[in-house]
Amino acid sequence: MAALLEVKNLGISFGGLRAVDDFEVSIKKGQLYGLIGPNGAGKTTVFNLLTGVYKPSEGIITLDGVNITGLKTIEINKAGIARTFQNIRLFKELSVIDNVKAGLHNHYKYATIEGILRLPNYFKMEKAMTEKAMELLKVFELEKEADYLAANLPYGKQRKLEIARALATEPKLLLLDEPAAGMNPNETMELMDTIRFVRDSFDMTILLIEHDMKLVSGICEELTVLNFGRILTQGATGTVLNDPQVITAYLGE
Ligand SMILES: Nc1ncnc2c1ncn2[C@@H]1O[C@H](COP(=O)(O)OP(=O)(O)OP(=O)(O)O)[C@@H](O)[C@H]1O
Repeated sequence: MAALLEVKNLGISFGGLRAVDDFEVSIKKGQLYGLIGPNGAGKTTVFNLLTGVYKPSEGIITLDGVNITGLKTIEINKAGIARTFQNIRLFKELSVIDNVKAGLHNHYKYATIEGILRLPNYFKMEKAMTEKAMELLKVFELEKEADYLAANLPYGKQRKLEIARALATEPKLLLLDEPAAGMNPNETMELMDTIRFVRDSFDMTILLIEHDMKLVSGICEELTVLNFGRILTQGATGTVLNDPQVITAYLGE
């Protein structure tokens, strides 16, 4: 089966620094894939390249057979990649449900003039979006908090809401940047269940960056290890985590 995400020879420099060099990965549909490596190895830069925040100096990114290299972030999102951030980036002053509805705007369209004049199509779309957003909130057990301000949710729930908003854009590939950052062990365990659940019930393909090795070994099927911007090794999780090179790279932090 062709890979959902196929990356070849991806690279970028910042001034003299080669932040990512000759990066490649092949991720199959439905896979739970991990990108790991010591601090500053280039993991977030890979996400920024995949999502069009940075334009690659070289390389090709193919999503579901479509070359998305060099497209803008919004175009890449429409092509099917959504992400969450290392430091949660919600619309904190909006309600929980409005955060999810913001994600839905990719697929529900009414003309601005219909919105201004409150024409029937506007109400129809708004109703459909509210229903869809509530469905997603139920999946993440956030429906009771639909009208809360996002800023007032506890940390673990903010993470869930960020994932719900990303899923609202109906991606083919979901990128999670350190989803367990700042979580206590119980929240991390719950997050692992949530990620597995998202993969299974949305038939989602997930690429995640994570430092928490319990999470990585618990849910990732394959891994790529980055070190100083280059691939140190990649393959099945068990094999990679027992690779002496990987252990040395982490101990050398
Ligand atoms: N916009 C930028 N301008 C200059 N240097 C950058 C930029 N973005 C990242 N870098 C550098 O690229 C390197 C890789 O950074 P990156 O944030 O991708 O690492 P990381 O593996 O995600 O690290 P961490 O685990 O600490 O989040 C670092 O040396 C960083 O300082």
